[in-house]
Amino acid sequence: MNASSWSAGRPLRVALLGCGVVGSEVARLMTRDAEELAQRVGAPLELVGIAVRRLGRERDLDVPADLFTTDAAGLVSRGDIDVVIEVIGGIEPARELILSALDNGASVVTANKALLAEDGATLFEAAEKAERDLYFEAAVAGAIPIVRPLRESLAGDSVERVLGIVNGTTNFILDAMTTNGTGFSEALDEAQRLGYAEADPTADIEGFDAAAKAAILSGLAFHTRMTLGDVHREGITEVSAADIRSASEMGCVVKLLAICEKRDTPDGPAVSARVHPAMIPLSHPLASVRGAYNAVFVESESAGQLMFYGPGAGGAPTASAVLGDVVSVARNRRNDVFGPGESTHAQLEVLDIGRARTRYHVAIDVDDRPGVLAAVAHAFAEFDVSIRTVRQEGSGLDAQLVIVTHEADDAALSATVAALREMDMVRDVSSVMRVEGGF
Ligand SMILES: NC(=O)C1=CN([C@@H]2O[C@H](COP(=O)(O)OP(=O)(O)OC[C@H]3O[C@@H](n4cnc5c(N)ncnc54)[C@H](O)[C@@H]3O)[C@@H](O)[C@H]2O)C=CC1
Ligand SMILES: N[C@@H](CC=O)C(=O)O
Ligand code: NA
Repeated sequence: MNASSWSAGRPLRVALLGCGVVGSEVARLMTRDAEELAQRVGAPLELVGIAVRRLGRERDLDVPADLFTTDAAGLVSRGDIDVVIEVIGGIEPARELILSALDNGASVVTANKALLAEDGATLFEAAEKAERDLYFEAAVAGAIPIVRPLRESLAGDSVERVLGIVNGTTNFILDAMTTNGTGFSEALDEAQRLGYAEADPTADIEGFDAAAKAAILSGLAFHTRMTLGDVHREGITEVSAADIRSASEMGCVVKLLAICEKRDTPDGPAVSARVHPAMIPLSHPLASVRGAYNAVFVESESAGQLMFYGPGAGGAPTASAVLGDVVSVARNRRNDVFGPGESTHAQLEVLDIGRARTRYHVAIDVDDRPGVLAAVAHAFAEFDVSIRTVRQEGSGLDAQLVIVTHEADDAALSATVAALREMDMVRDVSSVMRVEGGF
């Protein structure tokens, strides 16, 4: 190592909050790669404290035992910390700790999408007031560089659409169900064991995690503040083996998608964000995203189509994104500058799900007798939903009509399904799933 290249820089003091799946990898890599990171920053990064919930737990880390503390609030308010890394997760105490860190002059790196989607505005305002950085590459799609490209590389372009698989746990589960016929709970257990799932995996399987990421992506892409509440959310708990089979019969696969779009409306441009399971054709690049991998498509006016692909979850991949941010904010501290803040100048109207337009796959359990198909088709026509294909599965008491529509408004499709459920000859509308990706 050529020590002279950084010896002029004073060490930058780093505090780590949380030492779980991600935090322990961050601590391990910071320790192992200390000299290399010092070269890249131009000054050594000195890990001065690690806040944990419990002391005395066996940790396979080569760091001095006296770095560990249960006093996270005391650590961030010391006043001599340059960079705070928050990988505790959740809303509190993470929010208070980040605000205190900024207030005490530290820049912050966080992987906490739940907090950013709930109350990013407060954090960004605090960072701006403190003239410090708030970086969060790990918060969306793990290791994949997507926050920086949207925040910086595409800052001169106009993003029209962001479509992606942004949750590793649910992709892992759906992939296992599709390829090996693995049961839902078994696949979830494995995703938890591998460190992909959130502390409470409900956040993954009910789509909250992906919706938080969709809110962050929409904010970055459309320069409009979006929160979790602005994103329509459906998880994967209702996806059945029958849905997966039905998708396969159509040459499709089921994925949990995040779709953030800019739309022209009579009142001007508006945006919408939604997260839900969808069938996509096997020929679509997202269909081949396996396991806990993520992929994000970005469509922008001048650049055209861009695709970002890589590991979306797990300790080491997420630590890669965290450390990339640590190096960036540490360089900024050394040069006494700070990077981009929140960009919300466009403040576009946020459309609700009723105004989203896509295609639908609807499975209807019906009586197997003459006139049923005509009556069902009539219900679709009544709400201006055009049918693209229809097939009958089974017969007698097992008869099912499987209908795929052309593009329709979500509100019109919902009204159709409500009407179908009222019909005598319809025993159940057993599945409604959107079909995306140019089918
Ligand atoms: N695991 C993954 O693949 C990814 C995780 N993330 C995010 O990274 C963050 C951390 O995730 P994981 O490491 O997976 O979670 P984790 O549950 O493994 O680790 C969190 C750690 O924080 C500790 N903790 C909780 N409250 C604390 C407090 N008051 N003071 C000190 N420590 C406290 C817990 O004991 C735990 O060890 C979350 O925001 C998560 O959403 C982001 C991308 C990927
Ligand atoms: N639980 C998340 C972790 C990364 O954000 C996921 O499964 O993607
Ligand atoms: Na990322």
